[in-house]
Amino acid sequence: MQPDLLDRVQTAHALQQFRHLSPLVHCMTNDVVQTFTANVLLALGASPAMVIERDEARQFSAIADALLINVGTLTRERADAMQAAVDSANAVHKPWTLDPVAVGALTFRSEFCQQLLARHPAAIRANASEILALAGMPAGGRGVDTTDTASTALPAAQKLARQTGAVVAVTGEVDYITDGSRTLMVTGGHVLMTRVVGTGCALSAVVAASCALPGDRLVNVAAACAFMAQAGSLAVAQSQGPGSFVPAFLDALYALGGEVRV
Ligand SMILES: Nc1ncnc2c1ncn2[C@@H]1O[C@H](COP(=O)(O)OP(=O)(O)O)[C@@H](O)[C@H]1O
Ligand SMILES: Cc1ncsc1CCOP(=O)(O)O
Ligand SMILES: [Mg+2]
Repeated sequence: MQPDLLDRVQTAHALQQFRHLSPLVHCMTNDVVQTFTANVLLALGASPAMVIERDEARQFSAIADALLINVGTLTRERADAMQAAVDSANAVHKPWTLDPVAVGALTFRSEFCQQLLARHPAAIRANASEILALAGMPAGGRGVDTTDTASTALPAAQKLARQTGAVVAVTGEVDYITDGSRTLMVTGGHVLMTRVVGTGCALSAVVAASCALPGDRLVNVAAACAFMAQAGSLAVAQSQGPGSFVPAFLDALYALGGEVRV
């Protein structure tokens, strides 16, 4: 079946809810993207907190509205802390999201991500090569980057969604968001977004936050993808390259929806 395009009314409604509820997001993410991730969440009106020590992570994931697990710079110690945080979030029914950075090529993170899949993620957000690898299908990938297209990985995303119960977002030139039976599509963005580190990781944090919103999780996760794509398109028009893209992107996220805010 052809994926449906997420419509503007749904995106605008999700943005309003996002800003109104301002989800508190517990981010356990990689060393490369900490500040950018926090700034993206703040620009959209959410509240990030990076809590990584195991006992604190266990405590905080039960308090926060949503949890992000990103394995970009995984260590054994971090894996233990992440597992404790996931179990604690699950115990109080708080949603958690997986970003399986560079899964497939590297054994430790691949085994860890496979273990996590059994722990009921609310959402999974990744590029095409990562989704293919996570689903156990032949995958490319070059470090943290994809060598596959999102449309190629859509069947893998649908399989993963059915297997885990998560909403799965596979991103790229077009983003596909699926719960295994329904699939939405988000267009927009720009290839320059792949020339700035952390756009995918930050999107996963926004997806995590969107899982704390009421309503249809498939639509809310697709809306998170749409926020990033819309802001990406606007920022590219205002910038000359990767360096000027980052501040323009944060400004565009902040201004999304056309409201004048302070
Ligand atoms: N070729 C492209 N054209 C437009 N947007 C893109 C393109 N590639 C990636 N994006 C956007 O960049 C963001 C990061 O996605 P992606 O590059 O797939 O993740 P990752 O950084 O984890 O590999 C998403 O918002 C996605 O829609
Ligand atoms: C470069 C790098 N190395 C380990 S994690 C990371 C960041 C990846 O960010 P993204 O997946 O958003 O491109
Ligand atoms: Mg990534």
